[in-house]
Amino acid sequence: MNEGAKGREAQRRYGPLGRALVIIPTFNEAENIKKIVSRVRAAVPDADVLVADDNSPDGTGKLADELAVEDEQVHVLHRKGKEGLGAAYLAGFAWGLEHEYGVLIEMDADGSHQPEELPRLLTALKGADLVLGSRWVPGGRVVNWPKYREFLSRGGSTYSRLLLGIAIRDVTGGYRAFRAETLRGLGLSEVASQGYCFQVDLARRAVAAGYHVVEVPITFVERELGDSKMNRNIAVEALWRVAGWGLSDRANRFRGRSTP
Ligand SMILES: Nc1nc2c(ncn2[C@@H]2O[C@H](COP(=O)(O)OP(=O)(O)O[C@H]3O[C@H](CO)[C@@H](O)[C@H](O)[C@@H]3O)[C@@H](O)[C@H]2O)c(=O)[nH]1
Repeated sequence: MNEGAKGREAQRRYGPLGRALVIIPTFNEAENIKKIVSRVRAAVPDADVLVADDNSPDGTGKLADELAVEDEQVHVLHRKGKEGLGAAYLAGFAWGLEHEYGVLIEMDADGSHQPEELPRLLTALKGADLVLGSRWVPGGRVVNWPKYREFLSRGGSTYSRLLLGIAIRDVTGGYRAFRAETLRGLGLSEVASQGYCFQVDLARRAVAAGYHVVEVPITFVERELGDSKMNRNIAVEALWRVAGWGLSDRANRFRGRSTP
């Protein structure tokens, strides 16, 4: 089949946005990986799944390989070691763009993001360039999250919003749907953020590039199994990187240059 025919066939089968890929980064998620992949496959049967595993010592990568053997719509990207959430997503995006997916989705492995909400995100993407699952817009909520995490997350979003001057309520969230063209326009080769501030970096780049960003309310449920990888280094990286972006974005705007 030539490229044009392939494109038409994909449109017929998957709709105008094309085939979707749900990227799930993992580090030590052995207790969660099988359940989340089967929930995603049930919620959006046409979508493929890519597990981007950082050589988890608990064998998550091996479990993901077992899933990929059973189901040809599940793929695994084995990375050599723990390099942070940002690096895992960048590798996943590169894989997805290379394999010509029309929509790329970010989702945590631990069940915090409800796969059953995916159809809503995909519907919203028909009228947007980037859809952010949002805990902090009306209708969004968190369940069983310790008060200090909610405080940190809300504080991180407010800090980022004020410093960067962007009108997004949940800037740090990690449940997102991108059109492939949007990702291509974000200058991913220049992204250096490793931890969770990677999410802030992509949001600010999308706003600066003039993309239509829409927040859709989601219910974020605290994980029942395994541990969060949030730590002091991730929080400190977010503090200094966001402050630096705030300064450089403002300086660029002052000089009349596009940012970032
Ligand atoms: N491959 C890889 N995956 C990672 C790494 N660090 C974390 N992950 C994976 O990234 C997902 C999120 O990590 P958690 O540690 O569970 O995050 P959280 O504390 O619940 O995170 C919250 O904050 C993040 C930053 O804002 C959000 O991205 C996330 O949606 C959620 O709101 C999980 O699937 C986890 O295995 C890493 O270094 N490498």
